[in-house]
Parts: sequence; structure tokens; C-alpha cells
Amino acid sequence: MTMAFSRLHSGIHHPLPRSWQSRCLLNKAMFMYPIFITDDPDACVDIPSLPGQRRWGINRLEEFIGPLVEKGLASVILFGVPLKCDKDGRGTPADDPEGPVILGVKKLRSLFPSLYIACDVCLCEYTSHGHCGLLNEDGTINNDPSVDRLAEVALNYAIAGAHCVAPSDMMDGRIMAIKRKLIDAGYGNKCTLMSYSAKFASSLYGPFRDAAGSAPAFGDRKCYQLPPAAKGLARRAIIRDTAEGADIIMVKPALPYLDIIADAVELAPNHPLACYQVSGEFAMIHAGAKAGVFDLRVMAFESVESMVRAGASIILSYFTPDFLDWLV
Ligand SMILES: NCc1[nH]cc(CCC(=O)O)c1CC(=O)O
Ligand SMILES: [Zn+2]
Ligand SMILES: [Zn+2]
Repeated sequence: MTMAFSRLHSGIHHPLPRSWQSRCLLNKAMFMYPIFITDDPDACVDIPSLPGQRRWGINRLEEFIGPLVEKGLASVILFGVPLKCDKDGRGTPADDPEGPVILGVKKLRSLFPSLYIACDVCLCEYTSHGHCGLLNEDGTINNDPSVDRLAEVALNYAIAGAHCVAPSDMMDGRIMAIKRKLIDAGYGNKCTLMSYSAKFASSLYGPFRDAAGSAPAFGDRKCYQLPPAAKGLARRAIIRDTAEGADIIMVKPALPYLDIIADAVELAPNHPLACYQVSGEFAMIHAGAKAGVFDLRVMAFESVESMVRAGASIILSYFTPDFLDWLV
């Protein structure tokens, strides 16, 4: 059937009807800001591969986060960057009571009562080998002890006051184990579990590994993160994590994986859906703008609007401070 009289331009010739065409409008509360907290309490150090982002010490969090909260920052996700401590095989510094994450959660809770605070849960920043779990003698992942250790770390973040724990390690069975542990310790109704469910072994994590000092000392993460073309595994991971008790499902990276975001909407229609615009996506947009390929702001909007169109309701992004300025 032809629609000879159907015209598209007539719906977009003016800014107001143009805005009505967007199914999902962006708002500030969608954005969760990833922040790097280090163990030098007075640090404020530029991260060269992540334009405008820094590693912050605990004593500098007020000056860093205060102005953003004033502008409407709703949530942050914390990454610990231990530079001075001794890393070991089981990632002991991850939940050191004097470590950057535990101290950071407590500090942010007391400074900003309205701010929602998530903690990334992983061991790679804290293990001597830089892998996300514990290893066997032969260098392969030892899954079940890894899951126990991750659940212990997650619970300690919840006890410190995290509103949300977000395991990014990709061990098998960690969602069920963390949920069980939170419930048994009385945090079943106090802490959200956001699963990095469909997390791919991507080339786009490079700047983050610089920032967090979490590159693996040998090998890669291909035995636990998903192969980029593996749609089936991503779908199974989403179904599994939903069944294991995740409260929020995440897809990561975001822009090259919009089909997976759309799949997650279909497979987990009753869950909020997050996506992570990762460090390499952010760095690429900056590099492209610098090279004159596009305007930074226009491209930043296009990228996150694509994610929302695909079905994401939460976006983890290093552009969060910019969007707080750009959105009304
Ligand atoms: N578990 C580690 C972790 N947690 C978040 C990111 C990436 C975030 C980013 O690139 O912005 C990574 C990188 C990795 O898996 O090596
Ligand atoms: Zn990791
Ligand atoms: Zn992580």
C-alpha cells in the first residue's frame, strides 16, 4: 500500500513538533556519573586519556561533587584506584575499611544526603594480576571462590552505605550469590543490585584501564567477558541475571551494542535498563570533535539519544557533568 499523502517533513519543520517526535526525552536523572577515587586523600590528578576527568582524593570530593549536585546530579558510581596499597591474589584492598571506595561512600553519604551512590564491584583494580576474579595456579579463573569474594566485597560496600552495588567482573553465578548475601545480612531492602549483564570484551576500555590501573598483567579478559559478536551469550546473560535477582540490567559498551540494548528491553521488560557509555566511547567522541569530524555537544546528544531510543533508561557516562549543563 502506498501512502502518497504521507509527509514526514510536516512533522519536523518547527522545533516544537520536532521535539514531539522523540519517544524518549533525556533528563538529568538518567545520568550516572562514573568517578575515580584514589588513596591519596588530597589527589586531584588529570587522566590524560579521559579529557576533563580526574582521580580524586577523599578530601577533594566536596569541591568536586558539590557543584554537580547543585546542578542536579542524581547518582554516581565509584571506582577505587589504589595506588599506594599492596595488591594481592584475592584483591584484599577492594574492601579495605580505610580504602578509597569504603571511605568514599561514607564521605559522599554524609556530604550529599540526596545523592544516590553506586559502587562498581570488581577485583581487577585490586589484584596483583589485574584479573577480575581469583586465579588457579595455571592462570585460569577460579570461578566459585571469585564469586564468594565478590559477594563479600559487595556486602561490605552495602554496609558502608552504598545504595547500589554493580558487579562488573563477569564471573558465573555472582548475581545470585550477591543477592543472597545482601538479603541474609539484612540489606535485601536497602541496596540495589545492578548487574553488568551483557559486558563485552571490548577495545573501548583502554582509557579506563589507564585511569584505574586495572589492565591485566598477562593475557586478556576474553575467557569471562563476552565476544563482541556473541548475541546469543548476551541474551543468555540477560535472562540469567534477571532470574538470579538483578534489580537493574546493564549493557556495556553502549553505542556499538544498541541491538543488545533493544534485546534487553525484550528479554527483561520489567527491569530498568542501564547502558555504559564507556571510556573509549567518550574518548572517541572527544577525538572526533577535536579532529573536526563533528561538534562535541551535538555528537554527545546523538550518542545518548540513540541509547535511550534503543531502550536504555539509565546511562553511565563521563559526559554527565556536561549534560547537567546542557539539559534544563
Ligand atoms: N571490571 C573492570 C571494569 N569496570 C568498568 C570498566 C570499563 C569502564 C570504561 O571503560 O569506562 C572495566 C574495564 C574492564 O573490564 O577492563
Ligand atoms: Zn574487573
Ligand atoms: Zn569494574
